[in-house]
Amino acid sequence: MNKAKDSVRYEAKVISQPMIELSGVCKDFLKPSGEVHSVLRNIHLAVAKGEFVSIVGPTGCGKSTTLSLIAGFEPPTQGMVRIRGETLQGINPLAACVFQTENAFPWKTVIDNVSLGLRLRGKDKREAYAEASRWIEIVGLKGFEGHYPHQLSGGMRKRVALAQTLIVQPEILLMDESFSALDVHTRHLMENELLKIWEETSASVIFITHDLEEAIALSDRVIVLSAGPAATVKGDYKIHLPRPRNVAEVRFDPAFMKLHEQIWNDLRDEVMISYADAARNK
Ligand SMILES: Nc1ncnc2c1ncn2[C@@H]1O[C@H](COP(=O)(O)OP(=O)(O)OP(=O)(O)O)[C@@H](O)[C@H]1O
Repeated sequence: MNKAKDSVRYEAKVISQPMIELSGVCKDFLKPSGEVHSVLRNIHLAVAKGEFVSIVGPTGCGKSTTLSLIAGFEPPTQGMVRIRGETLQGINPLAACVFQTENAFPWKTVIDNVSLGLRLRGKDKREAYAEASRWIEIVGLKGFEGHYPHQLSGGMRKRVALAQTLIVQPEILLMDESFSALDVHTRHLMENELLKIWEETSASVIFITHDLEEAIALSDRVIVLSAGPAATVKGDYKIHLPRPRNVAEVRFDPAFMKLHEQIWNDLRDEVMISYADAARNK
């Protein structure tokens, strides 16, 4: 383990103001009937610079809505989203998102897709291509620069999406079920790749997943949201597993299993509530 790096991260987390802060956040949507649908209630969450936080919770509880609020796609109905201490208004300029769906444009080659973010920021083609080549190599796609997305496997397209997002060096990385469509081996490869890249940056990551094991293996903290409507933070667990981690191997660590049992106890109750609600509303 790189002790020096870990202690720098730790200091940064303790001393600095939160990178992301949700205070008293509520989010309502209007149903087509005109009724108010309360999705999130009184969410308090602070994420430090460089921290990796996963959010788990029953289906439909408001995980993606939380991510949308941090991305600035939606304003909160009540409460405040602050980014580095500033109230967020409109799109969050420090954030980049990787969704479950494909990010790449099908008519563009890998290098054109990966360099696009820099081109849109005004970098000339030569410079953008040079930087894109570096990121393509980092995500293990050297040699595929001229391929189109349809010529790649699902895992390779995910790598393109990561390179596309990371090339703009976002300070906040928002990931919504980013690896859930991948087979388990490719998924572990991508998760390890993500951790390796993240450890080289100081990005704060919010990772949404249905998979508690994935959440524990990757994160510094796992947040459990309660069943909706009006979901709130039910649990906030620190994951003190050593880094660097191998996501496939860390699952056999007894500390991992203990954490899994503890968090699952919390999460299971919410999943049961959500099943019961779904059955009642059938
Ligand atoms: N733009 C919107 N307008 C109306 N209702 C919405 C909107 N976005 C989300 N919702 C509702 O908010 C609730 C929470 O949705 P959200 O997608 O945030 O949950 P989730 O926890 O990410 O779900 P899943 O685990 O199934 O991906 C759902 O009932 C959904 O229908």
